Amino acid sequence: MNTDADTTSRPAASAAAAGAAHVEASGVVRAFGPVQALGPVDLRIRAGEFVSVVGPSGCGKSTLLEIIGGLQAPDAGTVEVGGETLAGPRERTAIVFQDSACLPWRTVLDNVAFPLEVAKVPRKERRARAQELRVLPMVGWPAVMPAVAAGLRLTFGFTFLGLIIAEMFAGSSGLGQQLLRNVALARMEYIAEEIVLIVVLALVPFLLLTWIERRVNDRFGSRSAPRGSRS
Ligand SMILES: Nc1ncnc2c1ncn2[C@@H]1O[C@H](COP(=O)(O)OP(=O)(O)OP(=O)(O)O)[C@@H](O)[C@H]1O
Repeated sequence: MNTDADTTSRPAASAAAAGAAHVEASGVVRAFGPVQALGPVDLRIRAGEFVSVVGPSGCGKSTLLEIIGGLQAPDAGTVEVGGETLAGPRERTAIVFQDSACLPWRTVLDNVAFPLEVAKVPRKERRARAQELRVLPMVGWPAVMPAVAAGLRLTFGFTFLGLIIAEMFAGSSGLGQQLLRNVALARMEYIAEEIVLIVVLALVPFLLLTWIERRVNDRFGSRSAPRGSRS
């Protein structure tokens, strides 16, 4: 897979674009029995980039996400994040799964600040940092409200200052798309250039296209290809 194709740089990311790769996958392969789920994949993502991985159902998007997130190991190849070879989950990597992972009894603000709570950051500081993100107007609302919960998972990882991987359905609602756009904007304005945001989509909703700096559009694997073969 050549990731240099289909690249559109945004001004806010141009400084980071000159930097070294923050995420580097080399020859990554994953198979489940006879099913080659992924690869071989080579992928370089610089700090500050917003990369979308697009492909049909079953092409290996989730597998790639979990390998970069350290949740599963590749059968072959290596992944480096921040210059270190990945050997498992990292503290500074946030994964936003397709299914909602918010705590509905908490407010939006307390959900967004939750990763900082896990990291034992004092309450006052974590609320201040979460508030700074300004990604949702309804920070004081309870997350149990469906319209809030729909977008909250997108912001959930944004108090991690590292690598963020978000997995979304193609048919995400207008609200979901709008929130992702806002989140992307907040990221551009606020978050350190170390941040890498990878969004995994089955399709790219039209609204998102202007916010994708680089689109990696490929078929990674195939259901019945021999183990280790290139698709
Ligand atoms: N734990 C597993 N055991 C067996 N096969 C698996 C496992 N995980 C994934 N696969 C298979 O590997 C292939 C890639 O799966 P993956 O979930 O990465 O695809 P995807 O592109 O994320 O699909 P979707 O868009 O439908 O979520 C599929 O054929 C899937 O059935």
